[in-house]
Amino acid sequence: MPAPRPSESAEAARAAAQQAEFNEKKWVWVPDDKDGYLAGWVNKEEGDFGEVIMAAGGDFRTVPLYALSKMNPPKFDRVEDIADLTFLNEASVVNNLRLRFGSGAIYTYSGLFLVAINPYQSLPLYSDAIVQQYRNKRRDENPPHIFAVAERAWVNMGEERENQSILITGESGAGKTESTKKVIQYLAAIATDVHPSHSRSPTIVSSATMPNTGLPRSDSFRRGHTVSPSMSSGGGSHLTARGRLGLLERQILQANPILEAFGNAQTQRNNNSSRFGKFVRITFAPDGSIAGANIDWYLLEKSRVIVRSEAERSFHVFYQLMAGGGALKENLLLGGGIEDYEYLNKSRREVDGVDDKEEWSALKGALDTVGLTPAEQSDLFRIVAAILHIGNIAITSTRADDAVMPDPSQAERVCHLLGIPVAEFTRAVLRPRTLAGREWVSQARTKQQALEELGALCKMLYEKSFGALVDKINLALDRPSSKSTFIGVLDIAGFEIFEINAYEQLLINYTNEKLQQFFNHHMFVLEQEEYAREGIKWEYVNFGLDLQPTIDLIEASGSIIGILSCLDEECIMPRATDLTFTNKLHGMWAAGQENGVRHPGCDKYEPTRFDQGFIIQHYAARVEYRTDGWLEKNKDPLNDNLTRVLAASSDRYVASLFAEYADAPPTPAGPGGAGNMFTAGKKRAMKKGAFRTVAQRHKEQLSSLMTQLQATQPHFVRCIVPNSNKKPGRVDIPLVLDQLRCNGVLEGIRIARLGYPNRLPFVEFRQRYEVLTPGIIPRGYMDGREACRRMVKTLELDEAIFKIGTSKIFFKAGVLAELEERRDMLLFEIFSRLQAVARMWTARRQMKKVLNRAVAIRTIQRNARVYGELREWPWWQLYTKVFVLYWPLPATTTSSGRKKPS
Ligand SMILES: Nc1ncnc2c1ncn2[C@@H]1O[C@H](COP(=O)(O)OP(=O)(O)OP(=O)(O)O)[C@@H](O)[C@H]1O
Repeated sequence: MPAPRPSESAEAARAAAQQAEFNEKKWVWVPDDKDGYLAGWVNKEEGDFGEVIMAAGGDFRTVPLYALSKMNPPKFDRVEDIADLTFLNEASVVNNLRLRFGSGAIYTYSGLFLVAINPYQSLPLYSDAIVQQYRNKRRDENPPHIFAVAERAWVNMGEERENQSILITGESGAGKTESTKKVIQYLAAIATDVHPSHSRSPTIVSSATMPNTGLPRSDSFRRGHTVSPSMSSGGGSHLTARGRLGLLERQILQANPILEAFGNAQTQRNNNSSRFGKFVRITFAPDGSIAGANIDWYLLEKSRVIVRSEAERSFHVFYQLMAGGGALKENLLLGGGIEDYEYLNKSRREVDGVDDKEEWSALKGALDTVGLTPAEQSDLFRIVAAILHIGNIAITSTRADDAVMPDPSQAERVCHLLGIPVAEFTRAVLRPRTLAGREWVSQARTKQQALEELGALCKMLYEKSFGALVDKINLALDRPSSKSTFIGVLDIAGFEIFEINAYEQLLINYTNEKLQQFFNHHMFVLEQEEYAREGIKWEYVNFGLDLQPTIDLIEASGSIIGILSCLDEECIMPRATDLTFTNKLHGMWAAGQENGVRHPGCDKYEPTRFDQGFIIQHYAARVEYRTDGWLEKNKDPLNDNLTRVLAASSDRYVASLFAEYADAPPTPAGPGGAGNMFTAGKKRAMKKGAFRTVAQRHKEQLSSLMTQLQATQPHFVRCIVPNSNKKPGRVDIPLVLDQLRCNGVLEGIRIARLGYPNRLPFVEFRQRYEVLTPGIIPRGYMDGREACRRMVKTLELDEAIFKIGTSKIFFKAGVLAELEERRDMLLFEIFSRLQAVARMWTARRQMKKVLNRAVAIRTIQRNARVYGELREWPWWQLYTKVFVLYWPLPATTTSSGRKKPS
């Protein structure tokens, strides 16, 4: 049975009691290694130290005063927007999130951010009814929610005819993909509401062929987890909403299961982890209906195809094909099971509670819905099968250490699937031909080199096929129109700090540094606009530029180069190694000078002491990178003998994947290895699109993303993992704090503190704080601005901590808390006095009553006594008999009453 809800007055009384208790002590948050922060109050202060009594347990701790964080009064508990806290410190932020999460509120605003904590359980937050609750409502009319962010974006798009973006970041398992799906669910639902019978693109598949699997999909993946959000009211609602969705909306939603099958994998942190970043743009026609969609993708973790940790799986599609492929498997020559394939049998094969066969049918259904023809689908699976077969190619060494393929049948299978001649393929792998000077020579590969070549081939095949798949989805969903506007949802991995940070981490952290800078700039612009609107004069740090030195350190190119350009240069240098690259970096930045010019990022760079690597000071933290294998990773090499063979494939699809290599001239044998494109010389490597390094490609993609984002009005969502065990209801505070630091929430708060984060309209300020300045504002009308001016003067506030605008008064962080405290103390005094008077009055009344009663009792007693004495006296008896004939007997007598006649 649910606990009875305390009445509002009881709650108010409790709040008042808490407040009273709070006012009595100087409450603070004390840092604690295990729990992050613990509550306590300062008992006494001595010099720079304070003696704190801990609230839990009552023990004493001596803590430096600077380490203590002021606690917000209890009335700020569970505030919906962290920016409303008057003490904006880490401890208060995390405490507020913890309290809210404890009461089931997983969403909280933090200024411009929406913070979403993964509940790891199904909550009834996403039903149709909730969609309706957020429709056409302002942010402050409902509790914080991802739907409110989507609604805001939708409204802004409609009102201002401006493109919108929703940037969702967080670490693996934090809930980015779920949040992305919720945004798309909301947009699809409201766009359908705008046009209930709307269904564009009737071309592809009729709705009768819709698969039975629900939106947005992966029921069994969620079942495999501790939770299954889509199976709760949220999922159920999708099903009800689905009935009303148009075909295009369904296709957009069904693109997701396809991307998940090819781009997601089971990892130790997440059973359905996206191994790529994506930017999904949903375009809307001027009438509000969905006009199309487009997906851009970033940084696919293609190495997972060949290797991963033992506890993880490769991309889902491999297992789904093996489990559900049926007759298709035969066509693809896939006999046996997962255990027969080298690329699958070395690590985990199943995910708890996930039925790969069911997922296969869901995938097939989604491919049909999106409109991929059977031939196109078969192309995709052929690449998947070819990769599995390549993994099974055995390579051995001769005595001379030359690589050989003892069993050609495996290579034959691969070549059959890829449409290439076996002899050419084998030669390209084992003895590629390269140009040495003017002569063609065949260079034998070692076993290791040949295996690496095959691995690189698989990675490239998978990545290219993934790209082609996304292109096909885009083709099916894209309906470009000059009049349409879009809402883009960016789902990308957040800042990463591992024990060993490699090239991949540098790229993702660089991306996050750029996104954070974008946020900072946006916030700066917004603040600037608000201050300008309010006519406030101020000197403000442009925190939009704060992170530029770190970004320059990584991405600069031109006369002053950054780490990535330096890496590109090293990639084409003969005899360059990871060590020479690292030393070059140290030479350039550790000394602080580069060609006599001080690099803007010098202060952000440090060489590591012991390992081969360097340290970068990111906004989130100092991160140490190890540079092992960076040159290879950046070159992402595949020998041009192989690429040319693939480009000439008789299979149209395979040939199209490698079309850019078709006319690539052969490369000379260089010191870097036979046929490696990056030995071909700087000029050519930079010129041809196909020869771009990973760094170049990523910089280009990122710059295009940033250009798109800059042309939108952004909204920010930060997802948080509450604990490492995927347990519902548990919050590991140090873990959450780390993420708040990394995902920019605390950075956002730091920036907010530089400005005037708390602001109140004049009327509100006067209503709330006039009590502190009695008699200052005369009765009758007074201009709000003038009233505020008088009030702040009387309150003796320093000019530096407030600014008066044209309609609002702005305060630095913490000022309102002090005013609140003063107000509370005053109200406490006033109410204490009022209480005292009221108590005196009731006590006096009570006393008077008691006294009256005492007098009455004495009177009754006296009468009784007199009656007792007279009762038997004959004259009295006569008197009473006669007296009543003339005069009624008095009921009582007074103390001065009759006496017994003598
Ligand atoms: N709002 C939510 N309600 C219920 N469960 C959720 C919610 N958000 C996330 N989850 C659970 O957490 C799991 C991980 O979430 P999700 O896949 O969205 O994380 P992610 O941040 O995208 O991770 P990755 O970067 O690894 O892809 C989901 O499969 C789901 O079980």
